[in-house]
Amino acid sequence: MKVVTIGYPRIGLRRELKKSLELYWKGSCSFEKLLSVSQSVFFEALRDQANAEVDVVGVGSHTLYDHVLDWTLRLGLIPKRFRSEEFQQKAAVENRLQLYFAMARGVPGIAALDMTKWFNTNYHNLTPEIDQETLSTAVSRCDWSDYLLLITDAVKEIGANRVSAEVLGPFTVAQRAALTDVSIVDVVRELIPIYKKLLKDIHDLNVSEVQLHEPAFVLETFHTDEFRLLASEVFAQFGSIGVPINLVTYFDDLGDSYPWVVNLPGLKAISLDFTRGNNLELIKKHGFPENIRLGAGIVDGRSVWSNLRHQTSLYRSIKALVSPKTEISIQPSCSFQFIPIDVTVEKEALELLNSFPKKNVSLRFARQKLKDLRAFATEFSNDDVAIGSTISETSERHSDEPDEKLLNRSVPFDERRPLQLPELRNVLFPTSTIGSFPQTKEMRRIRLKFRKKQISEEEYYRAVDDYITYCIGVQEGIGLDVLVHGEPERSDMIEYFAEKMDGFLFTTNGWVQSYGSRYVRPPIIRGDVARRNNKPMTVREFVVAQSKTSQPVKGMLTGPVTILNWSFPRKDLSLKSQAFQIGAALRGEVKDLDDAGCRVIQVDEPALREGLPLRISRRSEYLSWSVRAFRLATSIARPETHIITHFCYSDFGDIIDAIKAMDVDQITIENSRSDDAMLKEFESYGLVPDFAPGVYDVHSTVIPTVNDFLKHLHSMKNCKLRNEGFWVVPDCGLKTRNWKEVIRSLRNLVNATELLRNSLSSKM
Ligand code: MET
Ligand SMILES: [Zn+2]
Repeated sequence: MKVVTIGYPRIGLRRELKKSLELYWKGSCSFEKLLSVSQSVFFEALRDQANAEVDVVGVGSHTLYDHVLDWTLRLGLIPKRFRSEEFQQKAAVENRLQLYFAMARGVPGIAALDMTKWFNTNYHNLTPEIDQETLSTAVSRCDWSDYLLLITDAVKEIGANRVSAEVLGPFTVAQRAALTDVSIVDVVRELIPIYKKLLKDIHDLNVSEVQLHEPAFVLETFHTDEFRLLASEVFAQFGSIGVPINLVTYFDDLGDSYPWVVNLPGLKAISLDFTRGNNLELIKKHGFPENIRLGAGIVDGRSVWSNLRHQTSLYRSIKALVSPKTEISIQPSCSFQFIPIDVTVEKEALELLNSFPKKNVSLRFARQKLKDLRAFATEFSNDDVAIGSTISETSERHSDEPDEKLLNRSVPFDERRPLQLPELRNVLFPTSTIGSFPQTKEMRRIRLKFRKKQISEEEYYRAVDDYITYCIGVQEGIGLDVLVHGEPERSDMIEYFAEKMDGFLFTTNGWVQSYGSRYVRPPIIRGDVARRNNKPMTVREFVVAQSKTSQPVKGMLTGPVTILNWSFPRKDLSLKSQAFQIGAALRGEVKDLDDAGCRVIQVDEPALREGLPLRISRRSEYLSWSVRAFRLATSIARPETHIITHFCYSDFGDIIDAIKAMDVDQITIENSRSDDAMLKEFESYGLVPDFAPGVYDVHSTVIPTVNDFLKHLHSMKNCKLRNEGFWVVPDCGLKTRNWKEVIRSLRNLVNATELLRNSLSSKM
């Protein structure tokens, strides 16, 4: 049986690409050097797969920044501002790579393309921008010579019959794009001739097949008759070119469109994800065509865990459902770009893992998963039953649904709000910040030294406490109302908590690409989560901060859903149960903070929205347990304690009911970039709790003036929501800014607020 891959990490085992990219942008690495590093990363990935005896290797998603941007440029979809005179002058673009990086990162005065999350993963792609003019002239600008070179290199290295050319399909390009004056259908139609030329060029290279990646096909938007007709037309035309086409879908099942997608004309294979959604059920219900290959995505490309028994039984079920004549290939569920490359370098994690009772699951990164694929294919070819038959059942421990009683504050909002923060009762538009203050080099150095045991605990705490004291002093000096301790002890809002809880593993080199040259190293949940020895995680720092001031200081926690979504979850326990376990751990922390006299506790949930299932029909379940996990964490607070949640985005349309159901006392959101449109929106939602729409874009180096702030403040004043419920805060934490920027901006923020307060009181 054949093993086929559909994408591999493209950052290099030692983060080579990040390092050279950043040097190149700084001007300290030549164009040639960058390309040579990129080449070696490409070949390393290719060899990893070839050496693991992958029969047909997916080639083509290797990228210098983002594969969606690669295709945007190759298809000639260059937005007007990157073709303007002004751009030419400013950027002095001499080659395509410069244009490419300009689209990715912008140049002074010309904004980069927007970034969006790649479906429901933690990877971010650049958003193509398509309008009529860009679309109709794309054909004159398309150029995929770089791509053909990649494929040619791969052909030389492993032979044409082992190369499957990965191409991002037109439906997904259109779905990812920001469209003006054109529809998805217009875009696909206009791109047909361009894709046909591309397929023809690939055909000339004699590769084994083309993988048309169309993850968009799992979205409900495409499950319509209109798209059925369009797709039939498109694939009939593509099929006629002659290169075998493998239609690759992932991240969910095909839903209502399954019966027509698997019967599209012109296909040689269809790849389905069997680790998310329920394609198995769809095969059971509708069958699978005999004459095309089924690419069975049974090895989860987004998980660092492998469960042999589960994968085996999955394969057996598939095999039992399709005709004996149907060819099956063993595949990952999606690209391996979402997992790190090699677990064998993670000595510490593996040691820790081995010290726990063995389960049926093991830690596997991309290289290990390649081996799994091969092992499966070999075993399954010989005999359908061998693998897994000796492996025992997993001992799943399901965390119980929390008792409903644990999910409710003791007193409803209307009754508890008047009990909170009595010192601010007469303060209109109180001011505060979101948590972190500048992460100085010095503080980073101290954390690192402490980690390496080069300084004592006392020395470390002294440095942290000095920093906290400084932060409090600055905030008092500026005149903010509710203060924060500044988070100097945290290098990362997830890792900090994960390290203080049982149940997590950490890697030293487990990087995955978040976007461009930004990589993250998510913790791995390996067992039941609880606070280690039930010890407080944040109380010490709160107490220090509160001891320096008579003003209220916020307790600062990362929420359960965010900790879960920014980690690699377990596979042997539902996400819901893992969220409840983390929620229960945080509940202990909220209680301890509350007992330590903390009157304002902020529980950040910036990742709540991104965990939203792709399919609308699955969202309410996710939101329901997310809200319950959050309430489990927070509802233990006394009525006098002001509970805040923070989201650094401003897109609440489809989750507003869940947000309301979190039953918090205050919501802080990102707003400064959205022209106060949010206020209107929240007005229409009839928001009940206090509301803090961020007025300072913390990602910008621009220091807003008093007048800039006043504009936001006036919109708030004129908003129909309770005026006494408004707070004035930045969009997010200030850790990426420097002290000079922070002090100036916050001073202007406070001065503007005071001007508004004065104008209000003089009218009274
Ligand atoms: C991405 S949300 C970050 C919130 C956190 N409290 C901070 O201020 O950095
Ligand atoms: Zn934030």
